[in-house]
Amino acid sequence: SHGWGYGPSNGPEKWGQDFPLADGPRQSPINIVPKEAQYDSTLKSLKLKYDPSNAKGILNNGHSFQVDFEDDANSSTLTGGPVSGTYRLKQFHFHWGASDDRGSEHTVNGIKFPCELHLVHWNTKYPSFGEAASQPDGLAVVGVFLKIGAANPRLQKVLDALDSIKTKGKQTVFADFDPKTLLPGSLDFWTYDGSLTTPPLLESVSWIVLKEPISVSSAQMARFRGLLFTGEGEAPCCMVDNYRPPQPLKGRQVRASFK
Ligand SMILES: CCCCCNS(=O)(=O)c1cc(S(N)(=O)=O)ccc1C(=O)O
Ligand SMILES: [Zn+2]
Repeated sequence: SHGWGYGPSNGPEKWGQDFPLADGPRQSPINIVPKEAQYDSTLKSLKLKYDPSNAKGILNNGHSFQVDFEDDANSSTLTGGPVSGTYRLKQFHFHWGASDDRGSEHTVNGIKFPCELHLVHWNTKYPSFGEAASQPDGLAVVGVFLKIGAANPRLQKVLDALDSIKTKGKQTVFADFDPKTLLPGSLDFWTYDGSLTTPPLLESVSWIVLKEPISVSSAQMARFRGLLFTGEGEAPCCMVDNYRPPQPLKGRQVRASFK
C-alpha cells in the first residue's frame, strides 16, 4: 500500500486520512508574522552544546535525509530558550523545494525560503526518544532557514555524503561533525508550541525557529535535489518539495526572544 509522502496522491493534503492529528490544535509548520510575535524577556538564551564525536551516520529515509547522533548521554544537548530541563540531539534533517522559490516549512510574512534545517532534540525527563515524542513537552526542534547567497562551506561535508545515499534506505557512516557549524551568528529565535511536520504529526514539539538564516548557493541546492524519494531499482522520483505547508495558528501565541 502507498505510505505517506509528498506527491499528489499521498501528500500533506491527504495525511489526515491516516493521521487525524493533521487537523489538531497545535500543528506545524506555521507562517510567522514578526510584528504579531510577542517579545518575552523571560525567555532564556538558547544554549546548544554539541559533541562532534556523537555524529553517527547519514541516512536517506525516503522523505528527507537525516544525520543521526549518539544520544545515550548528555553530550549533545539543548538547554535554555523556551524549555526547562535538558534535551538531547537525536538527528538533523532538511526540507527543500524543486526550485529556489520554495522549500521551507515555516514561512516569515508568507515568504518561503529554499530550504529549512531541523535539529531534533528530546526531553531527558522521559526514558526514550519514542516516549518523549508522545508527550506535549517531549521534543524541541531548532529550525534554521537557508537563503540563496554565497556557497556555504559548512554544508560541504553533508553535501559530499549525499552521493552515497541517493536512494531510499541507503545510509553511510558520518563521523566527527559539529552541527553548531550550521548555525547562524545570532541565536535570536521565535518560539511556539507545535508538532512534527511529518506523520505521525505528534503534538510534542517546542519549536525554536532562528530569525537569522544561513546561506546556501543555487548550485548547492541542486545537490539536495539529486536525492531520490525512491529505492534502488524503482522508477526514480526526485526528492524535492518535501515540505508541509503552513498550518492554522488556532489561537497560539508566537513569542520572540528579541525586540
Ligand atoms: C516516534 C515517532 C516519532 C518519529 C519522528 N522522528 S523525528 O526524528 O522527530 C522527525 C521529525 C521531523 S520534524 N520536521 O522535525 O517534525 C521530521 C521527520 C522525523 C523523522 O523521524 O523522520
Ligand atoms: Zn523537519
